[in-house]
Amino acid sequence: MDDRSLLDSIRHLIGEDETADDCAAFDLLDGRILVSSTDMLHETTDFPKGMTEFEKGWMSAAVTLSDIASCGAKPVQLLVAVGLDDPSRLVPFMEGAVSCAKTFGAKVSGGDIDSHIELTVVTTGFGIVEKTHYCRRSGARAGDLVCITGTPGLAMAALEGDERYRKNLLTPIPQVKAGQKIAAAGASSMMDVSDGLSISLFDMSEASNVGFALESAKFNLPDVRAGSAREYYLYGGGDFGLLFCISRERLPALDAEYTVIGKVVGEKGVWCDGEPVEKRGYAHSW
Ligand SMILES: Nc1ncnc2c1ncn2[C@@H]1O[C@H](COP(=O)(O)OP(=O)(O)OP(=O)(O)O)[C@@H](O)[C@H]1O
Ligand SMILES: Cc1ncc(C[n+]2csc(CCOP(=O)(O)O)c2C)c(N)n1
Ligand SMILES: [Mg+2]
Ligand SMILES: [Mg+2]
Ligand SMILES: [Mg+2]
Repeated sequence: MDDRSLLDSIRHLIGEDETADDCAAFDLLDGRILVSSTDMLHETTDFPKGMTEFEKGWMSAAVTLSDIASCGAKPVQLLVAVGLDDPSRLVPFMEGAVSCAKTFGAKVSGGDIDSHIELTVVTTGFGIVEKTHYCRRSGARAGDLVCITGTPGLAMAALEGDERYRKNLLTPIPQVKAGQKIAAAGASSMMDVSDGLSISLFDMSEASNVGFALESAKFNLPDVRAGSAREYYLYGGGDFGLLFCISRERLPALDAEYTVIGKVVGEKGVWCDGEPVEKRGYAHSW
């Protein structure tokens, strides 16, 4: 059992629509949408060994800012709740969280403190987006191009010991500016690839009721250990790039760095060079 199948057991309580996106949405009825997202990270499952407290704080803010960015929204506010095994960890941890929030235009405005057996963090964030620019995982249409920002797989390479990409793993950069530009250019759908490219494509396929035909010749494969590039690219998590679909006509208006990796097709599923892609990625399991 993993977190995705467990989520399936509560979708009827929360709503199919609500649980099919990176953020929840609240219509402010003035032409804007308030988006919100929350993420929980734990010492043992989410923070690789050797991270500084500052890096843990940065990562905790970054994962939530990334979900806000994936809706095309401007992040405004973060709340950071911290369960601590050792109270002396709080100041450097919060310095990292505040630094990340500030870098991307948000303010840490509250949180909570508790004692706990392992460092446990819940970061909740809010962002604002014009209704006309608001992007969701649904909305991709057959014929659209499939694109990504950044180079998927670098965080996983670092997790496997490649020191060159340590920063990609430990201090991820949420694609806040790119998200707003992609949304303003009229992308049909968008999400972040926190859990890996393949599993994110499957999530988007479900939400949009379409499929994806990728072309490996178009992949901007990472420079990693021989034989691992494709594995990391498709299945590695923790990169926080944006996956988006956009019509061919709208793409020239997009002033951002991206790679076109394939196109949207009518049948649900994910294929690469005509072969089915495995549905797997970073997951929590029991
Ligand atoms: N316990 C829960 N109760 C209600 N909704 C939930 C719960 N867990 C997840 N969801 C919702 O399900 C959707 C998918 O969650 P998921 O955590 O996979 O997305 P994410 O935050 O984009 O990914 P990541 O955890 O990698 O940051 C989101 O809309 C989320 O709010
Ligand atoms: C052991 C380990 N493996 C991978 C990563 C990279 N990483 C950081 S957050 C995240 C996904 C979102 O988390 P969640 O799905 O729990 O919200 C991933 C894949 C890491 N930091 N540590
Ligand atoms: Mg997400
Ligand atoms: Mg999240
Ligand atoms: Mg999750």
